Amino acid sequence: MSTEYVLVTGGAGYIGTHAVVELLQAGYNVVVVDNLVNASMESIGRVEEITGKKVPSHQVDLLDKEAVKKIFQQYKISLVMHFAGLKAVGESVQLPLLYYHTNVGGTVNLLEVMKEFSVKNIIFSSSATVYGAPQYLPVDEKHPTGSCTNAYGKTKFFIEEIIRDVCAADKEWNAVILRYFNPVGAHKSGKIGENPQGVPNNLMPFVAQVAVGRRECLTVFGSDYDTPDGTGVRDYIHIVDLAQGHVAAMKKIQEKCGCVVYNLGTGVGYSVLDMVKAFQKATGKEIPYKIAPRREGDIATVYADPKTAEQELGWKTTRSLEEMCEDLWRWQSNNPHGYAPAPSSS
Ligand SMILES: NC(=O)c1ccc[n+]([C@@H]2O[C@H](COP(=O)([O-])OP(=O)(O)OC[C@H]3O[C@@H](n4cnc5c(N)ncnc54)[C@H](O)[C@@H]3O)[C@@H](O)[C@H]2O)c1
Ligand SMILES: CC(=O)N[C@H]1[C@@H](OP(=O)(O)OP(=O)(O)OC[C@H]2O[C@@H](n3ccc(=O)[nH]c3=O)[C@H](O)[C@@H]2O)O[C@H](CO)[C@H](O)[C@@H]1O
Repeated sequence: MSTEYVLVTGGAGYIGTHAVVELLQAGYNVVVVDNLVNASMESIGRVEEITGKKVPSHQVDLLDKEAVKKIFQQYKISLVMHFAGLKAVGESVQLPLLYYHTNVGGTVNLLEVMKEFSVKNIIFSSSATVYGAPQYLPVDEKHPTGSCTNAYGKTKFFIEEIIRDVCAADKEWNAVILRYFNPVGAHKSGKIGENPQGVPNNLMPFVAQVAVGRRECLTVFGSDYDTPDGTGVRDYIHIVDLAQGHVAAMKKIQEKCGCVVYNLGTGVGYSVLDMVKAFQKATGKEIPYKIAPRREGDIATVYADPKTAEQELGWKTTRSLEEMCEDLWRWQSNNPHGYAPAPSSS
């Protein structure tokens, strides 16, 4: 019988690379497609260094349906792990059509090709952003969804609905929708990690760039929230724990689970200042910060109820806040400019 592959879309990106490492180490064969809009194939080279395995990778845009079909013709694919998409919240407010076209359009293309090739198993990267402002805490999977205020969040909600409809129409489909909380940190090797283009939008990549000297000072968005220290509280999850959640989801899908949804989080919330202190302690680096007004669209507090994933996937997080900070710092200090060489000073 010919070799079966897991197709990983967006596999050259932050979460994708970490998931590919865990999949390879769990014995799966992987093929990566990525259009490299927010990544470079250098990251796949690093994955190969870590695992000692070759990863067939193709520069393919999900919007190019013929190119996607060619991948399904070339490889015997049993399941798709779908990470590819755009994820910048602010940009999505400015350019909603780009986000709907890429995220929703790209996913519809992918699902159509999957259907054509009778590949009916998908694991999808959703986000806690689908819950909007929480009505209760911790947030479980039954919490209402869809009230998100930005186009990025809505694409996640719409894609979830599309996948649900596809599964309802044909019972042979299985889908695991994973709602990520706030992934941070990097692989222990320090070879792969988050590599934001331009000014980081998210907290911890910004903190790491201050520590490495690329930025002067962190701006803390709001100190007047109804939280213990007034700054926003989130559920930060180590990227390797998150990646391992995907291996657990693979096992679930092999049980022919239909369409199921899981939160991937720790269940614990930390404030912005907790994170700054933890990073300083873990790395010995001073992080200068200034308090600024709230960022538009932000909420005070959100953290997961991760019980369902524990009960049904047999998965839970094991890595501490300290490890998140140490591993992030190892990646950032070994690779101050991410995968890119240092810019020349001329
Ligand atoms: N990082 C987070 O905090 C977070 C939280 C919740 C959900 N997610 C979701 O997880 C997934 C992965 O996120 P990430 O942090 O690794 O982001 P990332 O940008 O590092 O990875 C996404 C990858 O998709 C590729 N891509 C984008 N559009 C594509 C297209 N049309 N065709 C093919 N490839 C395309 C990019 O080049 C990139 O490598 C995304 O769907 C994201 O929305 C991320
Ligand atoms: C509004 C927004 O962007 N939401 C996205 C952002 O959520 P989050 O806002 O949860 O993540 P984040 O890392 O952007 O911010 C975490 C916390 O740090 C604060 N903060 C952040 C950056 C900074 O320079 N200074 C600062 O104080 C921020 O106000 C919040 O309280 O990322 C998530 C994934 O990780 C999801 O993709 C969310 O959709």
